[in-house]
Amino acid sequence: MSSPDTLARLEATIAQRLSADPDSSYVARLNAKGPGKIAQKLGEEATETVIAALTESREALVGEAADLIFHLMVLLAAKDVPLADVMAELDRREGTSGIAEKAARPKD
Ligand SMILES: N=c1c2ncn([C@@H]3O[C@H](COP(=O)(O)OP(=O)(O)OP(=O)(O)O)[C@@H](O)[C@H]3O)c2ncn1[C@@H]1O[C@H](COP(=O)(O)O)[C@@H](O)[C@H]1O
Repeated sequence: MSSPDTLARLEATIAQRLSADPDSSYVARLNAKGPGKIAQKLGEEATETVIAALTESREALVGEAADLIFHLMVLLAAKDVPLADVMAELDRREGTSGIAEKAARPKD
């Protein structure tokens, strides 16, 4: 079934696979290459998502968006950032206008 639980289940599966056998697990193989490689993969998937959104079918966009979210989840897991922390940040922003949110952010 598809729901917010989907991401929670995926997070648990990824956590379990991070240190699995790279011969049998894509997550383990990618994690063994380090956060730099995972981040590079995430960037590639982001580009593929943009291309799909602008030039490909709705089905292609759904597929690329799934790849993008999956690779973001792998990067968060590799960096020990629980999805709950990201959700809490989104909850904090809920009900705030995006413009006000940007103004409240610390300047770089
Ligand atoms: N959701 C996914 C998922 N989405 C995409 N992918 C993999 O991500 C890769 C996408 O990269 P590319 O399209 O660039 O294909 P590629 O050429 O194989 O990749 P590279 O060799 O360039 O790294 C493919 O190998 C896909 O199989 C995923 N692999 C795993 N999952 C989930 O993660 C779980 C654990 O997977 P394992 O670690 O393999 O057990 C699975 O049960 C799924 O729920």
